[in-house]
Amino acid sequence: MTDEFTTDIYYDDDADVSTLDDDTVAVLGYGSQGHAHALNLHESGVDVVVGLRENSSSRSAAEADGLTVTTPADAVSQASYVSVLVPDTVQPAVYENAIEPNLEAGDTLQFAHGLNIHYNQIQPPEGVDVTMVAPKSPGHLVRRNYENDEGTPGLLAIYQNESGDAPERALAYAKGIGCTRAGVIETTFREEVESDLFGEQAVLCGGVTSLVKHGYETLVDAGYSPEIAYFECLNELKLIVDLMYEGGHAEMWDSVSDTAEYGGLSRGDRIVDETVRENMEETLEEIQNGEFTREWILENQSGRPSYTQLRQAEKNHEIEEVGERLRDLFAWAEESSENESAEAAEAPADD
Ligand SMILES: NC(=O)C1=CN([C@@H]2O[C@H](COP(=O)(O)OP(=O)(O)OC[C@H]3O[C@@H](n4cnc5c(N)ncnc54)[C@H](OP(=O)(O)O)[C@@H]3O)[C@@H](O)[C@H]2O)C=CC1
Ligand SMILES: CC[C@](O)(C(C)=O)C(=O)O
Ligand SMILES: [Mg+2]
Ligand SMILES: [Mg+2]
Repeated sequence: MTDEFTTDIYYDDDADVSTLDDDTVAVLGYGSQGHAHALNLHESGVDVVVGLRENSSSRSAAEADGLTVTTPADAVSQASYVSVLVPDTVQPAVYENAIEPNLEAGDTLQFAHGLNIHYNQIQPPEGVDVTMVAPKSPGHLVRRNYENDEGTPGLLAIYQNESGDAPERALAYAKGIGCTRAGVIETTFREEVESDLFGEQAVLCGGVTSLVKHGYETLVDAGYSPEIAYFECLNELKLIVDLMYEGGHAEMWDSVSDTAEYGGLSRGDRIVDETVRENMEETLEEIQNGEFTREWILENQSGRPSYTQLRQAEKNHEIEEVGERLRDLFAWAEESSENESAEAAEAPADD
């Protein structure tokens, strides 16, 4: 596949949305990714039909957004390009009941995450292209970025290229949702799945929330006020990460005080130490050998008992209640600063 491309990162100039002019794209699901892909594609000029269950709670939102909505089976039978954006855990059943019976040779099956293909929960037939365009972002930001004329970085992978045109068609899709504005990196289903699961478990979602909770609890248990602990360990994290996002660790170290820089450099590895690294390696191994995915499939088959308990414990953590109260104050602060900006805009200019 690499041979078919001349660059490793693709931008708008490498893609042409009109490649999909003769296609109808069925977007199955209208959740985090589904609503973003459907609306962005629609506004990029692609013919989109949204597939949702008859009793779906998302139906009214998709219809209110001006999109055509039908059942998943009907959407697939109308479409030549099928984007599977229902939750990973329901994809095998949706595939069996709505997609497979309505797929035709020459169609494209498109994913935003490769879990069910990589772990063999969905085995597509010969004759269809199987592609992945995976935004490296929560879906709501894929939509927000598109509306703001900005892009969202994404990954692109081809699992089956039966038509010979799968890369060009996937790039057209990536452009339609706004990913080539930022850059699309070519990868494989395996690399996307394993790195994505690792990232969300060890760093982005699991690792960060645990770090924040441990920091918060350490301060509060030592007698510091919950409000101070919240600001220090959660709220300010965004501001620090924004600097890292803009200019790497260097920009962050450059912006904080020398005291923070020396304290952070000398103490950081004591907090997140070799045992954390070993835990990360174990977590990665469970992903690579399929243990995590097996556990997740069984968890769903048995009605999600551990997931429900873990979700509840997370919701009940004191930091959530403290944060809710404090964010109301931020909303007040934001509102007043917006009023100040509006007043400033209305004021006559100094010249
Ligand atoms: N969340 C994210 O930001 C990211 C997600 N991905 C990937 O994108 C894919 C979609 O994830 P995500 O957007 O989080 O999904 P969501 O959980 O947000 O999807 C919810 C949507 O799926 C519909 N749905 C749920 N169950 C069914 C069903 N049995 N039959 C038909 N429709 C159903 C829901 O409709 P209803 O009202 O009927 O329940 C709703 O419209 C996954 O592969 C995920 O890994 C990739 C990158 C980031
Ligand atoms: C970080 C979580 C994610 O992988 C994402 C938004 O990219 C997901 O599965 O939601
Ligand atoms: Mg991800
Ligand atoms: Mg993910």
